[in-house]
Amino acid sequence: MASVEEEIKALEDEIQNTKYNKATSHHIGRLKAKLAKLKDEAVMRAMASAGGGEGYSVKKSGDGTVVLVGFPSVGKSTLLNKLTGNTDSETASYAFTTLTVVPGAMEHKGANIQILDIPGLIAGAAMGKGRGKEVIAVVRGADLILLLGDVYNEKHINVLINELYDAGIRINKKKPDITIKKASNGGIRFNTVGYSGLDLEEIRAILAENKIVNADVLIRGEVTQDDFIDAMFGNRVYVPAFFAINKVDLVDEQTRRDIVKDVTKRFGRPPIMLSAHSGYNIEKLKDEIYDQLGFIRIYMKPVGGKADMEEPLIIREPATVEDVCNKLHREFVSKFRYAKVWGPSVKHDAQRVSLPHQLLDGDILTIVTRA
Ligand SMILES: Nc1nc2c(ncn2[C@@H]2O[C@H](COP(=O)(O)OP(=O)(O)OP(=O)(O)O)[C@@H](O)[C@H]2O)c(=O)[nH]1
Ligand SMILES: [K+]
Ligand SMILES: [Mg+2]
Repeated sequence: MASVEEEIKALEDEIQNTKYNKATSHHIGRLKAKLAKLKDEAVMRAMASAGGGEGYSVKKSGDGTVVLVGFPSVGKSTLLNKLTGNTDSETASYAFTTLTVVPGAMEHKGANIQILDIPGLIAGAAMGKGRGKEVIAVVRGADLILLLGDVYNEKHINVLINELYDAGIRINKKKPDITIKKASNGGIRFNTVGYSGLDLEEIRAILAENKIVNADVLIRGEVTQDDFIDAMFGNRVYVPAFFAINKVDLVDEQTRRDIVKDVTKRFGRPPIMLSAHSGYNIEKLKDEIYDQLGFIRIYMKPVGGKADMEEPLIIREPATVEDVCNKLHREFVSKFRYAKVWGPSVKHDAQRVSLPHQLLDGDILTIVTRA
């Protein structure tokens, strides 16, 4: 019998060699679903296997969490120490110096940002290679991924991205709007809002691979077969990510320019060129982390008092009045009566709003609770 690896390879080859058209689309859908299932099971096995675990359950803290993902020895720990100034993560020239998650805290523009330094990620990590199991678990829980390379391995960044992909982590992608509700009979009922890009045949073939024969499917907007397969598994996470290249102090100006050009061409956006040693572009990196986390500032105004324009509450977009309440105090939601808002998210000043109201950067907010 063929090993799982051989089966995976055979399916990948068949998908590659089948021309995609209307007649083959449901066949390809089925193959892709089968492949995804095999890979998913392999990843699950690797993640469930014994070993590791110690030091990996880091509690999230602060206004947002960013994780440093990169090959061994690109300078993740050196960078953590530089960004936070008060953390001492061990650094050395050999690979796998860092064996656990090392958290640090960075203050920037009033936000308290948690930074997680983790072991290096290598090819095969999704299947548990290296410290893959632990690394993947931490990355899945982060709000933002900083993909860190150095001037010597910039060409291999796609290895990192592929490993994250295999581990169910979708970077820089909005979660597709797909609902699959299993039913006990009635076959597959398929509804769309707008053009979905998939037909009933494809959906049936994909669901059948996962033994789903009765379900209500609703798709809003255009999606791909891969999106649909992701929705079927339901365990994917969607996390924003950006690139930085470290150790630029080691190469000349021309090499730096070539790297920027190459990364931009391959991933559609330029990397931040860094030197964790010299501090070059560290402030720029802090700004980028702040922007990527999508923080907004909310100025709290006590009932009958003046708004605090000095120290805003920092929260990630999109944020509702309820999110702010939860951040302030557990009881604010249960005792909530109404809120008043002045600023960009309302039509007129002192507008009354309720918990689901979505706030915008610069809003002034008063929360009125029951005694
Ligand atoms: N020249 C230069 N060397 C750097 C820079 N940043 C880190 N290094 C060196 O690169 C080596 C690896 O740094 P670490 O911070 O241990 O790298 P890491 O990514 O945490 O490594 P692992 O934990 O083993 O995955 C050390 O010798 C650092 O001194 C930099 O900006 N320039
Ligand atoms: K190292
Ligand atoms: Mg390290």
